[in-house]
Amino acid sequence: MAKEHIYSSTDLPQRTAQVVAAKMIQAIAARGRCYCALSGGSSPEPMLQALADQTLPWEKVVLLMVDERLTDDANAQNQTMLNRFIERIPGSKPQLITLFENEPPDKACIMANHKVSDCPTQLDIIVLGMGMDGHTASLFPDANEFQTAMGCKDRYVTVMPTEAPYQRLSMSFHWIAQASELLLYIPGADKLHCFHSITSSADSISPINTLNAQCPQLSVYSSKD
Ligand SMILES: O=C1O[C@H](COP(=O)(O)O)[C@@H](O)[C@H](O)[C@H]1O
Repeated sequence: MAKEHIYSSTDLPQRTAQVVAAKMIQAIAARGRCYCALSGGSSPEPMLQALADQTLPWEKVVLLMVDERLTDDANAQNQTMLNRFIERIPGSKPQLITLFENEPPDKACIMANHKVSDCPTQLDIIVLGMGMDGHTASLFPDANEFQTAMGCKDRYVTVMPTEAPYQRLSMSFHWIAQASELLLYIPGADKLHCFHSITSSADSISPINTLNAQCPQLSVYSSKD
């Protein structure tokens, strides 16, 4: 069962950024490098602004993407927000392994798996988000590829949600579940309530329930206001 860290909405981004930075410093001290995967969507932006202000040897950080939307619309791509975050970091920059390619999804997925083939199986930190439909990463229970995405050993998989827009590339559940630290960053009472209602319904196929049940390293960062 995930440990919950609940702050005021004003404090949450800064508190979470401090935790992520501390874990990055720990990983760099232990292995000389930190591999951290970040989610997209709109929720992480304030936390990433606070993270950009943290003093650390950013050149030793490799950033991966939890997922990407395969669309030409740069405003909808998750890499746009992550590039904005990197631009805000003063001085040396982390490396970002992007996923978007102007290629059909299957080919983009092969390329994505190739790009991360040198990354460790156990990433140091993954910051996950959650949609109000209960998806995390781009693991959408309504997608045809859902069972494959939850069960296969590939690092990235293709997913086409039926309700949400855009063809996606997503980290597979298998790769996510092996990370040393998993932070579920879900600001606001609505998302916290959604998390609680999913995790209290034992028969839900939501990936949030699978994470909560199978990943003792999962912690939730949220706010009630
Ligand atoms: O589509 C996505 O949704 C989730 C949640 O996004 P948010 O806008 O509600 O924060 C996100 O975690 C995921 O990376 C993204 O592709």
